[in-house]
Amino acid sequence: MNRPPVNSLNTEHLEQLHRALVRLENEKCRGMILSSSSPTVFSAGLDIREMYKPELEKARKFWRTLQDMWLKLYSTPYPTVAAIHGHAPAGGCLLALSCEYRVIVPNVKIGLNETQLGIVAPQWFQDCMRNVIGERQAEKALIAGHMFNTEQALQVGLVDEVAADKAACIARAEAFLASQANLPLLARKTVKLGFRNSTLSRLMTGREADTKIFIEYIFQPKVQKGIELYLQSLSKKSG
Ligand SMILES: CCCCC/C=C\CCC/C=C/CC(=O)SCCNC(=O)CCNC(=O)[C@H](O)C(C)(C)COP(=O)(O)OP(=O)(O)OC[C@H]1O[C@@H](n2cnc3c(N)ncnc32)[C@H](O)[C@@H]1OP(=O)(O)O
Repeated sequence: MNRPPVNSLNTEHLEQLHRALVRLENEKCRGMILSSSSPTVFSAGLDIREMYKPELEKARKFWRTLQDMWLKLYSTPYPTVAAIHGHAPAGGCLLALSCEYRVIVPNVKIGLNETQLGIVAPQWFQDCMRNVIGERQAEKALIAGHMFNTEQALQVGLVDEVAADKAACIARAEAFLASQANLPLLARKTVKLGFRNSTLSRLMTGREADTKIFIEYIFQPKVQKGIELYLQSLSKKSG
């Protein structure tokens, strides 16, 4: 990902990610490392500006593009690793959770923090967390909007490994891909999809309902007010 300053996910960036995933699949890619050009941020999650006073059709397109990108990422036939050498809140955490393996560096925060922002992580975000860390830990983390530090993320199983820095993180991600290289492709892909199928189907069969929930939620005046205040707090921080 290379969308400075924080790889926030707007419609255009989501389309780029989706196109890249389609191309990798068409080219029979043998593995992907999802990484960031930023030295300190993996991805800041959804671009909050896409949810602030949007036009209805633009907001619908944004959400559908996110769904398209995620459905592709979660179901890739090739192995995927997230090299998390920077913070990964909310949608950034979703990207990492959607890969098959996660390597993180020290001093990083990762989690589905939506509750803390006064918004709600959609069901499929929650499913991804549950599938990685289990029901009990996911429920606790989601209710609190907890951001895990590196040590906590390793302890709870949100990530698989800690590496010292970006170079080591990429090296460990490559080692994971190498460990998968000799597995028969069809068997590997079939098992992966078997595990992920119910999560994928839940969104695929309820896409329109999911979009409606998003639209109705973000167009509420009190949610818009919350987004406005959050945007102000973010830009004050950097100002
Ligand atoms: C009943 C059922 C209801 C269902 C509801 C359905 C849907 C609701 C939607 C729910 C889904 C939400 C998922 C999300 O992903 S929401 C996004 C959450 N993301 C965050 O909270 C992250 C916010 N950012 C940060 O914490 C930090 O920026 C950082 C990532 C830790 C990086 O810190 P730092 O390096 O210090 O950078 P700055 O903070 O100074 O930021 C630089 C610059 O970037 C702007 N920015 C940061 N994050 C975002 C963002 N997510 N979107 C847009 N812009 C962002 C920030 O404002 C600065 O901009 P300026 O330099 O112009 O001030």
